[in-house]
Amino acid sequence: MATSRTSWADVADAEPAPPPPVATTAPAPAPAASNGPARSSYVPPHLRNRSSSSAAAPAPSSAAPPPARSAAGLLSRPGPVGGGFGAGAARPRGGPRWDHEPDPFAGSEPPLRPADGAAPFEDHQNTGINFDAYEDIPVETSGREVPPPVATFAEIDLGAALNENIRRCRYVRPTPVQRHAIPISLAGRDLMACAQTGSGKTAAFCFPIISGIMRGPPAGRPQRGGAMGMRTAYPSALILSPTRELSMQIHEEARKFSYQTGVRVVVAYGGAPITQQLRDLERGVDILVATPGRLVDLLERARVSLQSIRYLALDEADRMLDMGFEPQVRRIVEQMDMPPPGVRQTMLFSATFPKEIQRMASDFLENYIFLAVGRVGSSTELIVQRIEFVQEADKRSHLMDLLHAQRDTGKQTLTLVFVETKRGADSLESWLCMNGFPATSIHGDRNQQEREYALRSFKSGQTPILVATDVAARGLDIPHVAHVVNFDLPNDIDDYVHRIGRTGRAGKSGLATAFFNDNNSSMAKSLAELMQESNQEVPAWLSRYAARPSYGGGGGRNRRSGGGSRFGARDFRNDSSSFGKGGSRGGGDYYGGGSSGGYGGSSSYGGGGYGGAGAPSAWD
Ligand SMILES: Nc1ncnc2c1ncn2[C@@H]1O[C@H](COP(=O)(O)OP(=O)(O)OP(=O)(O)O)[C@@H](O)[C@H]1O
Repeated sequence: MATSRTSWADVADAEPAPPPPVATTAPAPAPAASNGPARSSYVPPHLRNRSSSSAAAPAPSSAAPPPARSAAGLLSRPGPVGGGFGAGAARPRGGPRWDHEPDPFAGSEPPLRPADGAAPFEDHQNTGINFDAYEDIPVETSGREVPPPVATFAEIDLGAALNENIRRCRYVRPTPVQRHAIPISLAGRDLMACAQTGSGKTAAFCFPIISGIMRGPPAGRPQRGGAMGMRTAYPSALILSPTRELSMQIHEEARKFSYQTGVRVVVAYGGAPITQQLRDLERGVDILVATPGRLVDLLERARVSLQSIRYLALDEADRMLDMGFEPQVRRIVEQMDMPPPGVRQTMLFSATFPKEIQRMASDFLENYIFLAVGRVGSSTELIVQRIEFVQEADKRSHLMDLLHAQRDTGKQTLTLVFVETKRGADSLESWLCMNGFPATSIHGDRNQQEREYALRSFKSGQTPILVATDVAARGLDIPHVAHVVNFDLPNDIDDYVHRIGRTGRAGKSGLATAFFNDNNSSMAKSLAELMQESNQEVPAWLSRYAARPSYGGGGGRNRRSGGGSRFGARDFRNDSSSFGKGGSRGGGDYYGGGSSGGYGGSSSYGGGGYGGAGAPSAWD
């Protein structure tokens, strides 16, 4: 094992642990007026960290000084920023609101509870990946006047409070996508960014948003409140994500990053009672993290207005613009009261960006920069991929063999098993439990409480096997997932990329095993190409499958893999021929190609018309 090699996460781990955050040592007292929703308590970010008579508030320790907001000229700002309510609602009050802010760093990582008899968990994933190898990662940017990347966080002026939180997160230096994306976003440019799973995209869009809200000019403040006297929240930033669990995760991350900055983050997602979310919104919101369905509900009830939005981020942007979500997302972005492209700043992030989705996404952007870190849609080399030929009838016993082998190592690790259907998930979960392997499951037929419980139980190691449908394929950052098993392969290579990306995150290594048989033959070519791209050993039998002309992919739900050199894909604006081949939308010289910029206005795409079956019904 090459112990001298490090990853960005390893570097972070090597740093001395930061002193405990303030609220851990000095728990904040409950706010004096805490009975009932604190309607009058919304304080805009620029006023929240004013020093005031801090008698009631514990003084921040020297390890966590109050943010130097005045240095950024924030105290001189004339009015409220972004979030809050319409006229007639609470007037801003001075005072250090963050004194009452629960510490998002406290106890956020549940301790892993090894199953009875198992050896304590070992972070075997952390095998030392060469951080310097990332220096060589291919990076492509296109667009006009691309701001240069940075090498360190110190080079970027994110503000003292945010820098302190970066330190608390133990991020020592920016990951490659952060190095490029943060300066681009701080320069106010729209961005379409594609970078590998687990490479730190969340921070890449959160940091500029938080920093911008902290120091930006006040957003226009609406003059009227919501309908029928209801209070309407006016967030400055909207982060949309496709699943409830991912929205919750982004919310948790964003709360850490914005701790004691005065920037307030609220989450809204389906399946959970709306009343609590309404109460949270009533307290004021600068950054709203939401799933599309619940957001539409809130917009229809006039409890949220998008007219003050200055930043729009779509995480898993290709999924958000895929057939399942596109109509809802278009409604939110184009048909409500959100400022248009050019007025708001828009950031789209994913690990995969099929060209037809890039084309649709360009409707949401103005003069944007395209950033690809690694090859578009490729998988990280940190994940060892194995493809095994297993007949349907043998899958369970084969899985059992893998799990026994894993158990024999005596190491406690987490295994994520992807299956095709919700019923399949339930049935495999029961079978595993009956055979002595504590397992739980997550899928769209489980209620939200069950889903959250399953995730907690998995993360804690109580049930170290999670059987999941694609609802868990994207974005979830679960520490210690050492093995992803594609018990049923997906029909779309991009879904495979996201699924296996639940392991091998933040510079750590991971293992992904897939069971392949004749039913998956349409995936053969794209799988072989992907493995080659990621420097994996491609089994000879898979290459033979891939070589058969009829197994070249491109049909049905595997549409994304059609059309030639997908893994070398780039900014679609630079590829005039990309829509003449593959994909069922075919034809059409929509974009004239050539250099970046200059693409023509709105798409004529009507939505929902391609790709056939497979709408992500289990999604939120
Ligand atoms: N600069 C950094 N240094 C160390 N760790 C980091 C840094 N930035 C992010 N991380 C960690 O890397 C992990 C992966 O980050 P994140 O979840 O944002 O990845 P992602 O690119 O969004 O992945 P996915 O494509 O699966 O959604 C997280 O645990 C995060 O805390």
